[in-house]
Amino acid sequence: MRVVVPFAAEQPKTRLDDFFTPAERREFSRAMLDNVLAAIRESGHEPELLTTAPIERDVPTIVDERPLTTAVNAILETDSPVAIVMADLPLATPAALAWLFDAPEDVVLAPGRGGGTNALVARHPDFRVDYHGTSYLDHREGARRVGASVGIVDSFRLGTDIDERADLAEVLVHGEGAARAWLDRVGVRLVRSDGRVGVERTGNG
Ligand SMILES: Nc1nc2c(ncn2[C@@H]2O[C@H](COP(=O)(O)OP(=O)(O)OP(=O)(O)O)[C@@H](O)[C@H]2O)c(=O)[nH]1
Ligand SMILES: C[C@H](OP(=O)(O)O)C(=O)O
Repeated sequence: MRVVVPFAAEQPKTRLDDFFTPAERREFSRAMLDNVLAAIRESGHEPELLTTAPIERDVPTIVDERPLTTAVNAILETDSPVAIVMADLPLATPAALAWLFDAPEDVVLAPGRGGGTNALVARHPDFRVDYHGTSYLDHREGARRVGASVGIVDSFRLGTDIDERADLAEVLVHGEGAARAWLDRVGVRLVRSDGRVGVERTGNG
């Protein structure tokens, strides 16, 4: 099965712009991408990159400047099964991905917090994506509309996409590998308070 990883190469992670500089956002998004590529490889699949601009990674790469939905739908124009796994899932493990890849339904969705779709498998030739907003609900409905059976992968590790400052705490609590190491290197630390754990930057970053 093809496993395709969409990647915004140039202006990634704009919702983290109050915490990281543009150069840092590029570095951090690449570190998360490296976590995801490693987890896919360890799950026994060879990832492919679907990127808005060329980047130096040792994987088969498609460069497509079109918006996310258009670029992914071009990939889905096939009778063969395709998985789409987002690049901002640094907690993804081979086991969580195997759960997604091995589910038997025509369309398998791994929802993200906030209504998004963090990963999916499409085995039905007519299924198409429509990202942003509550794409999880839209994809569930879209799958049913084309007569596809739908499976849901209810996974904390695949459900945790890193979009906002508060999400960084999840990487520090649960993460290993490139993204965790990058946060440590720039001095991002957990702050414990009476409420939810948060993050702050120390001076050594
Ligand atoms: N190929 C491609 N990938 C994209 C595009 N936009 C986002 N992505 C990727 O899709 C996944 C989900 O991205 P989002 O969280 O919606 O967007 P983001 O650019 O990472 O972050 P924000 O700027 O904060 O929205 C990540 O893997 C992104 O790298 C795009 O236009 N083309
Ligand atoms: C791509 C988009 O990501 P989000 O904006 O939810 O992070 C979605 O999952 O529809």
